[in-house]
This record gives sequence, structure tokens and C-alpha cells, in this order.
Amino acid sequence: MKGLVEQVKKKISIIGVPMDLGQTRRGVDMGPSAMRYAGVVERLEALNFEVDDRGDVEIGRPNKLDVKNDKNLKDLNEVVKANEILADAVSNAVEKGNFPLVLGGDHSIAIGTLAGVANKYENLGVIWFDAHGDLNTGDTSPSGNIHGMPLAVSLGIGDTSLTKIGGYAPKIKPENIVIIGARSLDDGEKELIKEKGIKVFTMHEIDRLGMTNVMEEAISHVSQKTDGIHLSLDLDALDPIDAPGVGTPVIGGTTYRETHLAMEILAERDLITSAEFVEVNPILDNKNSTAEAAVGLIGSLFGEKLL
Ligand SMILES: NC(=[NH2+])NCCC[C@H](N)C(=O)O
Ligand SMILES: [Mn+2]
Ligand SMILES: [Mn+2]
Repeated sequence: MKGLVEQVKKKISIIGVPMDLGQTRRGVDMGPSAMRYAGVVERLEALNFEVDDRGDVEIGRPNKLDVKNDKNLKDLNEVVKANEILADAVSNAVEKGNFPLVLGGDHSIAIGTLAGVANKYENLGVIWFDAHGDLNTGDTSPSGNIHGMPLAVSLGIGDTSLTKIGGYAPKIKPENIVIIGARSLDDGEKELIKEKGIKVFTMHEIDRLGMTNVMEEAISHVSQKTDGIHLSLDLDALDPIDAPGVGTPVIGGTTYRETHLAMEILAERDLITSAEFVEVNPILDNKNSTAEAAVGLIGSLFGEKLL
């Protein structure tokens, strides 16, 4: 499997997704600009990548009357529309042989990213950094926020208007997923994890084993039968001390250093074939430090080294 660092340097297609309708705290729509302002393009160009910034996917404004539905899926229509557009943009990038780098936006956009990637990779592996499981459905969600559902949706579980985005379902298989950094799971998510046998490295395992061992195990879990690996990194995986600008912070997360190390290990192994960095909310941030952390992590993922 060819990744992103060693091969003849791949062109990177950046796709911004100013989506804030998958949750209720405004401001996460400014995440893509915050990461651009923090220098993501320049950082990648300095590593000799050719970067094609495709701009932002257009997000509709919801009709207030549509917000409430009986499915416990907030702003469903606009979330579906934007994810269909994103799926197309991502699949175009993959078709051209480019590496898709998606900048969010709330985590509901993983539905579209995975729809765009998985139609090219039949056995896509997924490494999901998150404080949460994002394995809810309208039936199990305590909030009705679709950003808490993208992993379930991509497994083909949930409302069909979401699972059929991109025209096919499921996108991924439970045995090809690892979640890293979990410390807040709803009851329905815990059940789904058990039922599907999804591999989860909670903060407990990270404390016990250390990030190096967790990454070794995680990589061997997702690289066995897969033909590509997507990295989905929710900035709330990090501790709120290092990443304060997120809508659903949870105390006790990974440090910037640990997460940075995880990215360096992924770069060394050269396995990642697409990535997204989500949930950066500049309104809740401290002088853009969360966007800067995200861009630092992106640099490491793409092979940046000090010396
Ligand atoms: N992508 C995220 N930050 N998800 C947070 C989800 C929180 C909670 N589990 C919910 O479903 O509402
Ligand atoms: Mn999260
Ligand atoms: Mn998430």
C-alpha cells in the first residue's frame, strides 16, 4: 500500500467544509479558515508537496421550520446536502490520484469524506481520534446532533437518508476501525462497540501502554486486510488544555505531544491515504491555538521533522 510521504510526492487536495449544523455551538464553520490562517498550505508546501486548495464546500442555511423532525436528527436536510457535495469533491480528488485533506467543520462531515474515499477503497481502514465514539443513531443519541453519529452512519447504521449518502452503504467494516482517545461514550455506543467488536483504545489504554505501543497495535489492527487507511482526527481527542477551541471538550485527553507522536508514527509507516481534521471552533478558542495545534499535527502527519 502506498501512503503519502515516501512515494513520488502526491499532490494534496485541500477541501474546506464550513459545516456547523451537525451540532449546536456556532463557530465551528470557521474552522477551515482558522487552519488556513494558521498556515496549513504554507506548511505543506514547505515539505515540498504540491497543494491544490479547492476552497470550501457550500453549506446551505437551514430553514428554521425544518430543524425539528421526529427522527432526532438536527438539520438533517442540510447535513445530507453538504455531505453529498463533499463526497463528490473527495472522490474527484482520489480519482485524480491526489491525497484528500479535509478541513472541518463539525464531525458530521466524516460521512461525506468516507463516502468519497470508500468508493475507491473496498476495504478501507479508519483510524478515528476522538474523545467520543460518534457511534450514535437518532435512536440512541442524547442530543440529536449528527456530529455524534458519523461512524455509525458509515457502518450503514442509522437513518437511510444518511447511510445512503454517496449512493452506497456501508462504507466501512467494523473490523477495519480503531478509535483512539475515547473517554465519553453513550450507552448505545457502548452496546454497538461490543456488538460489532470495534477496537477502541480508550484513555486508559493510552495511559497504560503509552502512545507508541497504542499506535503499533492500532496500525497492525487496521492494516491487515485493508487497501487504504483514512485518518479522522477530532481535535477534542486532545485534552482541552491543548485544544480548547472545540464544542464538546472532555477533560483527560491526549496531550499535544502524544498526538504529535502518533502523527509522526503514522508518517514513518506511510500508510495514510486520506485525512480530515475536524471540530476546530475559533469562537471557543484561545488565540487560534487549536487551529495551530491542528496544523502542527498535519505537518507531522506529512513527514515534518525538526532536523
Ligand atoms: N464529533 C463530536 N464532537 N461528537 C460529540 C458527540 C457527543 C455525544 N456523544 C452526542 O452524541 O451528542
Ligand atoms: Mn469528539
Ligand atoms: Mn468526533
